[in-house]
Amino acid sequence: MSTTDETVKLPPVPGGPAPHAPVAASRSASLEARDISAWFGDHKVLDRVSLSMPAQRVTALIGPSGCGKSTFLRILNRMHELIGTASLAGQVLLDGEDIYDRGRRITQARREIGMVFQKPNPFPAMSIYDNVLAGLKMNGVRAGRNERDDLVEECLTKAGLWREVADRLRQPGGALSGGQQQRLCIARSLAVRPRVLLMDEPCSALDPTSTRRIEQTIGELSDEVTIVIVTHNMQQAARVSHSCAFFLAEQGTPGVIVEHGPTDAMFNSPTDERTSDYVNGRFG
Ligand SMILES: Nc1ncnc2c1ncn2[C@@H]1O[C@H](COP(=O)(O)OP(=O)(O)OP(=O)(O)O)[C@@H](O)[C@H]1O
Repeated sequence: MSTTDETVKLPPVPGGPAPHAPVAASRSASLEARDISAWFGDHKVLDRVSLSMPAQRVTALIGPSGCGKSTFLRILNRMHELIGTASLAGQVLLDGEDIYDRGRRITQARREIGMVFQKPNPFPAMSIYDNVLAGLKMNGVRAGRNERDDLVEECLTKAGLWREVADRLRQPGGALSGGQQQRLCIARSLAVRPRVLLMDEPCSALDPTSTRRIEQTIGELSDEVTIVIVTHNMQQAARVSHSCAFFLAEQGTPGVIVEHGPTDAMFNSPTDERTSDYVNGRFG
C-alpha cells in the first residue's frame, strides 16, 4: 500500500458523496445487449439475445443449467473473450456506447462494469482494508491516506459490512465468514466506482442468513448502480429484482431469451407456458 499523500482524482461514488467532494449524481448506467450470439469453438451457446437492463434497476437472469446465463453475463463486461476458444457477435451498449467498439479499452469496460462471483474471492492473506482498495491499485489510481480511509469506510458501509469489521480492518480478509467475504468482494467492486455490477449466483455458497444480508445489500445498492444478477433461486429473483429474463436452451439448441419483463408479471402472469413451468418449479 502506497503511503503517498498526494491528491487523487477518484471518480465520484455512484449516487453518494465522493470523499471531500460535493454530492455527485448517480453514475448508474443502462446496459443494452443487442443480438448477442456466443460460441465456444464451433459450439454456439447463445443465439441473438437482446435485453435492456435499465439504470438503477436490478435485472435477474433465470433459467436452467447450461442455457448460457453466465456466458451472457461475462459478455456484458468483456470477460468472455478471456477464454481462448470463445467468440461472440452483437453489441453491448453502456449508456448507448458499445463496450466492444474498437476504440474502447477492455480495462475501461471491466472498471465500469464490475463482477461479483459465485464463490467469494477476497485475497485471503491481505487485510480487509487492503482488499477493499485492491481494484484501485490494479487500475493505477493513487490515493492519499485520508481518501483511502474514507473510501474503505464508505464502500464497506455500502456493502453492509462496516459495522462488523470497523475495529479489525487490519485482519486478513480470509478470516471473515463466507457471507462477510462476499460483502467484502462487493465493497472491493464498489471502490472503483462501477456503473453496473454483475453478480453471478452471489449467494449460492452462502447460508440463508448471509443470503438475506446480501439481498438487503443488493436492495440498498440498486439506486446507485445497475445490477444484473444470475440466480437459480426463484424466491431470490422475486425478492431482489425489478425485471427478469428467462433463458432457455432447448434440445441442444443455443440459449435464447424466451420471455422478459417486470418480475411481478414474469412470476404471476407469464405469457409463455415454458416460463410458467420454470418459475413454478415444474422443470430445471
Ligand atoms: N469455458 C467453456 N468452454 C466450453 N464450453 C463452455 C465454457 N463455459 C461454458 N460452456 C458451455 O456453454 C454453455 C452455456 O454455459 P453457461 O455456463 O453460460 O450456462 P449457465 O446457464 O450459466 O449454466 P449454470 O446455471 O449451470 O451456471 C454450456 O453448454 C456450457 O457447457
